[in-house]
Amino acid sequence: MEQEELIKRNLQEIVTEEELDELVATKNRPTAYVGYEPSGKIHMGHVLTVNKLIDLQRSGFDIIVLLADIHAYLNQKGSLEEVRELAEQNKRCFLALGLDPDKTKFVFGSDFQLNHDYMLNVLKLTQETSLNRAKRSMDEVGRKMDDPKVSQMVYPIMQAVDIAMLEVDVAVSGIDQRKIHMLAREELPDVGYRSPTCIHTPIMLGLDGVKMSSSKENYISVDDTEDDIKRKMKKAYCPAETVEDNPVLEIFKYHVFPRYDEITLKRPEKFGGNLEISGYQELEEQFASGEIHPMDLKNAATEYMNDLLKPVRKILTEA
Ligand SMILES: Nc1ncnc2c1ncn2[C@@H]1O[C@H](COP(=O)(O)OP(=O)(O)OP(=O)(O)O)[C@@H](O)[C@H]1O
Ligand SMILES: N[C@@H](Cc1ccc(O)cc1)C(=O)O
Repeated sequence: MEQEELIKRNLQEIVTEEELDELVATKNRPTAYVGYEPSGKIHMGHVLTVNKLIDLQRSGFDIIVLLADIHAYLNQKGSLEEVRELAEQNKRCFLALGLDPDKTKFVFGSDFQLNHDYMLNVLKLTQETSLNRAKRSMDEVGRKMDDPKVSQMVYPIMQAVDIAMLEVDVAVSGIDQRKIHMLAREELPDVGYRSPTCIHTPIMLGLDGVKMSSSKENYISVDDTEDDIKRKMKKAYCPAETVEDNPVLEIFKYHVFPRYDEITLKRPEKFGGNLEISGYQELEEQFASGEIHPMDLKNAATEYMNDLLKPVRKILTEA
């Protein structure tokens, strides 16, 4: 696959595409980053951004993964000790998913966010940012936002300062981080830093048809067993002939086809026999026309998810 196609596949938005094209054309090894609040479960929604980091790594980018322990703490996700322990486990998952350990820099937020220059930049940005804007930027990110804490207003400002202090060219995330990124793009130049280019992945649906989330029990986690996946997939929302908001089709789009050029959808002879499918578009068309039954789609999703997660589980149990 061509470099440009690899960089731009499976994205919801690039802000801006011209900036990205120029960066790739002019800079030898640009830097891209994703920050993650440490989480009890790394699920296939999180993996969308990991997949994008792998695409960028293969296209010559240097990659930073920020284990955002202080951010999780500020967002009411647990004590600093609890989130740090989760961050260590998450790092192992990210590596097991295929990031190159020699070319990926893992950084803990608490390693640099408490130093003098960093804090001064945070304070400078608090001067530039209205309370209203800080609050709005947290709409899709903050916990318990009906009663937000001051810490959750500092949160987006620190996320912007991360981009400056880590000297990131491209900030990658799910589209839910958009408002924080727009704040960073507009306000960093006011305190003497560059505007980052931003790459946003879509938000993946959970198996019930709404956003996949660790707090909703609607996810496939990277350490789920074969039986877990089989059980969860059986119950998945997958209406016949319906393409829109179909989480099982999304599994093929975002996780299976980026890794397999062609798949075999197994079916008993009496239901038409096996189907060879080369590419997501073909799968979608055949499902929409009724040629593929939801049960057969789910069985294939179970098989390919297991195949895909087998090496990840192996690494996680060996470590
Ligand atoms: N379903 C999803 N699809 C794509 N990206 C996601 C999804 N869920 C989370 N992300 C991305 O992963 C990062 C961490 O998000 P976040 O901590 O909100 O995960 P979460 O599973 O929704 O957690 P929780 O629901 O427990 O708060 C963000 O960059 C976000 O864009
Ligand atoms: N806001 C991100 C976490 C994050 C924190 C700091 C950053 O610099 C980047 C991302 C989330 O919702 O999980």
